[in-house]
Amino acid sequence: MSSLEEPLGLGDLPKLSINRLERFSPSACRAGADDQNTSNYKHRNGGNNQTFFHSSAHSWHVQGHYADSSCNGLDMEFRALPRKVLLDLPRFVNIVEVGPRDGLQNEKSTVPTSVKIELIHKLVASGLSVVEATSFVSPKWVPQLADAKDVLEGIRHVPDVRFPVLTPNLRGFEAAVAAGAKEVAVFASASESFSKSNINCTIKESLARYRDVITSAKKHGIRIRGYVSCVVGCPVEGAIHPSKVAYVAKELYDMGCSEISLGDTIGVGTPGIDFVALCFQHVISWYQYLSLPFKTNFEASDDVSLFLRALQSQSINMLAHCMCEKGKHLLIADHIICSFNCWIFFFNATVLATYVIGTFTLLAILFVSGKVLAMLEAVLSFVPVDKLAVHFHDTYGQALANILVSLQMGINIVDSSVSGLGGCPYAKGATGNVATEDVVYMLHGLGIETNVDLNKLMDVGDYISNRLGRPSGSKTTTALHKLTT
Ligand SMILES: CC(C)(COP(=O)([O-])OP(=O)([O-])OC[C@H]1O[C@@H](n2cnc3c(N)ncnc32)[C@H](O)[C@@H]1OP(=O)([O-])[O-])[C@@H](O)C(=O)NCCC(=O)NCCSC(=O)C[C@@](C)(O)CC(=O)[O-]
Repeated sequence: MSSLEEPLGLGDLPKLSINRLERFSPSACRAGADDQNTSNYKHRNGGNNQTFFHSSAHSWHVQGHYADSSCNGLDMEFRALPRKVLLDLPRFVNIVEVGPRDGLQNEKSTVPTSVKIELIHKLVASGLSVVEATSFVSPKWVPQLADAKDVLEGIRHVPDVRFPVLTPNLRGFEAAVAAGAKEVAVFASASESFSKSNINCTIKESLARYRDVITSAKKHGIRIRGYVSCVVGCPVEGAIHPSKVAYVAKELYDMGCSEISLGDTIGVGTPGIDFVALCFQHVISWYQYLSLPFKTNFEASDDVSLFLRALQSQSINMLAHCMCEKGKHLLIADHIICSFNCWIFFFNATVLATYVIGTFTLLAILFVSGKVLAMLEAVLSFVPVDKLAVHFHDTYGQALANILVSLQMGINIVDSSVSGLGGCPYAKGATGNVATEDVVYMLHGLGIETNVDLNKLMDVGDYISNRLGRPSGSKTTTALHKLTT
């Protein structure tokens, strides 16, 4: 691994994970345990993979952990692995469950108030301590949440749980306070177009409205969460520049929001790559390439294969990090170049020029396209990391990867929705939030605590999915149900 990759720890993730997981896979460890006649692994596993998966452990990492004591000599290395590969992750992540609000707001048929209340009670019973309950918005705009007051009434006596509610203006705020809300959330956007379609005003106007709400909330001693929507992309405007997100986040934070949640409303974000680090990687490979003929003890096969490997690993990194349509032809060009005979490649100035120009074009595309890391870096210049939350929709299946890089950046508040329910009615094409079950599975797998009981949470997912008449949107639930039925 090049030292230039280390700050982000992204370059080596796939390689290391695959090698180590093979080495520490349950079967490998089980075989080791059997060889030594130790019953540790089997004992904890109960000799039953299904029980093991479903009730005792939630991921490969946890399985490896169970196998610690039976895999001689490897345990130390394995225990150090997550830190080594995944850098400093938080020990605890606070999950903000948004299912009852974000999850249900887009449902076409009316969900009975009693079901919403039951859903919230069940979510709390699974260990979630922050559940976004509803919205005090115009019922003309979001008819599904017209029963906001009744929902709050139904959860009024639940102790020690935060129930933020969305308020788009002073009117909504006053209604929420009258209904007993102790925490509210205001929601601005980094995209002008989305602001207009979602709350019918410009970003500037929305910030002025929220200033009034926040001033009033402070007087009442009410905690305020601030959302910024479209933090990487907008359904109308496309990629959103990180500086726009940073501006809105800063405004909300300076006004007095205690927490800023960054919403990838349409789920287009990818973790992104560090532009500078990638440039350095390329400069180094060009240097290696150009220095080949000047070496005195030139070992053709070794150096050529080293050079090809360097190029290939860059291509794989690029493929993994930028599968955007625009970049595809450049990636393909990269691969063709890699597979060329190195000597022909070396003397072919045209090919070299293509590679150089192609690389720069690709980097330019990457630089301007919306990426989560760049956006987080911009926001972190203005808002402290412990005041930030991330809110990913999973339209392109990128949410967990985005959450992981957010954790690596030091964020430890994650929004998610049970069963992957959700989507904003004013963000066309956007699917649900990342499923809370999948987030919990990943976090527990990384050894991060959440205080959430995954089994109970999956039952809640089943409850609401049954009521809505469709299967759960959680991959974890789907997989574990297949194992147990
Ligand atoms: C902001 C408005 C109200 C402006 O809507 P408007 O039409 O511009 O405002 P208006 O002042 O002309 O009001 C229209 C009607 O709504 C009433 N009204 C006005 N305010 C309220 C209120 N608070 N509660 C109840 N009623 C209200 C008002 O009294 C009037 O009633 P009428 O006189 O016609 O009978 C409207 O656009 C609205 O309610 N928008 C909410 C849209 C929404 O909830 N979107 C989804 C949430 S955002 C989201 O999901 C993204 C997020 C947070 O999850 C993060 C992410 O994923 O990115």
